[in-house]
Amino acid sequence: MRASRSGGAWRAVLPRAGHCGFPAGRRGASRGPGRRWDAPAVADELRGEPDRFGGVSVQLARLGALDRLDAASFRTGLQAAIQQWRSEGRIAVWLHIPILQSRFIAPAASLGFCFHHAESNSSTLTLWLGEGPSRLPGYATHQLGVAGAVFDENTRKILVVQDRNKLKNMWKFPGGLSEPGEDIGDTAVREVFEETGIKSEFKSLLSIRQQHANPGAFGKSDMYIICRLKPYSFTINFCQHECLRCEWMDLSDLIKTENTTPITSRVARLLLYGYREGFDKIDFTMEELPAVYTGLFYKLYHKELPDNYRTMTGMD
Ligand SMILES: NC(=O)C1=CN([C@@H]2O[C@H](COP(=O)(O)OP(=O)(O)OC[C@H]3O[C@@H](n4cnc5c(N)ncnc54)[C@H](O)[C@@H]3O)[C@@H](O)[C@H]2O)C=CC1
Ligand SMILES: [Mg+2]
Repeated sequence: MRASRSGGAWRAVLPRAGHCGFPAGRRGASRGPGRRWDAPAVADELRGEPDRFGGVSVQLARLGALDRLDAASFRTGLQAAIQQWRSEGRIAVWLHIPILQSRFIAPAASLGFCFHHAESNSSTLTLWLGEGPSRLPGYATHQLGVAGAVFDENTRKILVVQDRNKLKNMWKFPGGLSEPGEDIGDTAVREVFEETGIKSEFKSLLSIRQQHANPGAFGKSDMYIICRLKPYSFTINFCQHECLRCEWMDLSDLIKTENTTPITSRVARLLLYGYREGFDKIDFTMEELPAVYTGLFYKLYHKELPDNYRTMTGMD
């Protein structure tokens, strides 16, 4: 979730002169070399932009004037800014610090800020100023792994791999971690191709596993989704770095073998059920729909809805 900004800088809605104990217009006059950084001047620079929840967001990357500021002056300025935000009734502060200005993290932490998250070039710290415990939303809680159950209906064979670098060599479906902004089906198709050389197309979503404290998820929970894919190439050319073995296996053999993971065995049985009784019994298919507020599109996954239910207007 991303804190959004309502238009206009905070400066525009503040009574300017005298409010922080400095004259209006000092910002423009004080830019450039030789500026004296007293606490009100730093606080003025830090005032940030309001968000629609009553918080304020400060992007240090936009404040080039702070480039040469030392950590101690930053701390006294931030302290003055916090007083100002409190007097304005702000409920929270979001402080975005570029990695090259990380010297400001410790002074911010000493004033009560905590890490909210960090990405490659920037960290975001928050300070709750409102009543009671913080109501700020946390950052990402899960990582997403996606596997492809590539099933060839003509031969009843399923594509399986054994991972390299695993303590036990068990058969499983090829798959891996989703990339930012990547659709679930695209992850499955990409990972299957990277690991096995097999080209395929997305058909449906079959299962979702949620596991907390997954050892490979950096302390986060793991969401592992298995998709049904249809192959359109069949010659295996597997990745030697990631896989030890790769083969097209009879679905019934995968169901019988003990040398597999419980989730693979369960999904193999689900596939056999779908193959025999109709894949509509097991498939969550995907449809793209427009989002109401943002103008974006999203993917919705669910069991097929009969046409008369799609178009019905009432309960009769
Ligand atoms: N139950 C099952 O059948 C299994 C499910 N999974 C799920 O699959 C997803 C992840 O799939 P993967 O194939 O592991 O991802 P992946 O295909 O994206 O591969 C991750 C790569 O990163 C490498 N790697 C991981 N940690 C590393 C480290 N600390 N240093 C250097 N290299 C490192 C691995 O060797 C591997 O090559 C997760 O959601 C996981 O829960 C993974 C294995 C078995
Ligand atoms: Mg993998």
